[in-house]
Amino acid sequence: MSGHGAEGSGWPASSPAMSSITAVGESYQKFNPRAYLQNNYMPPRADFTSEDCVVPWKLRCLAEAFATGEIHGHTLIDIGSGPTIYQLLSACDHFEEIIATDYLEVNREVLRQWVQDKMDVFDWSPYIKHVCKIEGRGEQWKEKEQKLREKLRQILPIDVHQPNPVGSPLRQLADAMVSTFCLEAVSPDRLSFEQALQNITSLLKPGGHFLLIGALEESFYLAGEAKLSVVPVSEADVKEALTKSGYKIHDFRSYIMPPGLKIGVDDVSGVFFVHAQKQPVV
Ligand SMILES: Nc1ncnc2c1ncn2[C@@H]1O[C@@H](CSCCNC[C@@H]2Cc3ccc([N+](=O)[O-])cc3CN2)[C@@H](O)[C@H]1O
Repeated sequence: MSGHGAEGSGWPASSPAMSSITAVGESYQKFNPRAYLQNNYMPPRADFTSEDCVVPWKLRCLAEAFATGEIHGHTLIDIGSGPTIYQLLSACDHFEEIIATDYLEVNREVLRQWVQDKMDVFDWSPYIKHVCKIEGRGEQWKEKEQKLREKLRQILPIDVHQPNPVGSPLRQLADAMVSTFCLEAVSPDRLSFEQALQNITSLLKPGGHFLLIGALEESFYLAGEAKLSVVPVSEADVKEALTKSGYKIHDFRSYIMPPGLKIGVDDVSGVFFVHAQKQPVV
């Protein structure tokens, strides 16, 4: 399931909104996971010698959110996982099952290869070692790696522009949800960003916690031959969208991209991190 079929999307088949969502889907056909990983998850953006670097900042936000002990349960779902697993490293101690999702089969296959410990996969060990260090529990990195591989039990197709993003309602709503750099990168405009957030919120149980990381004021990014459009969002835009989708915001942090990390692979101004909670409908 990866089409942007008009069926069920809530948009009229021939509407401008539907045609621009379809165009986004077509633009992703050239997405190159290896190039994307090289651009964003290798030095200089992945420099573990400095807490001021963007990747350690993201890992610390996630580790501190889970260290509160507030975020736990049976199932966590990751929306638009892409070819990355770093966003799940601090989560894996707090859930029985983790579901990863992505729109592209190439990304789902990259994740499967990692879970199966195949050869020639991206080396996440610097990330796992760093997370074990900042969590400060003396966990061996190979243990955390194995634990995540055991818990990452489903890798599903997803389309956040569909009311049922994973095709059919989950057997049980997720206890928590994570999403990193997805919604703004797959939405042609603010309205579809807000609608996509509304759609994925249907996968989260009332009272469930949501950790959202994304790009601030980004308009494009590169992934090999693909140049993908991004809807520029501000802190206020993100807060407004979350409030409209019925979330209470517990924590909102922003990272300003330093000049040395503006390396031409995108025009991102900064990164936001949000810890929000879906409010029960009264
Ligand atoms: N309709 C859809 N539904 C769900 N997922 C979909 C859909 N279409 C595409 N996808 C899926 O969503 C995509 C997720 S990757 C999106 C990349 N976002 C931009 C990029 C990320 C990034 C990373 C790190 C840093 N940094 O400073 O550290 C900065 C930046 C800023 N640039 C991709 O996996 C695609 O396959």
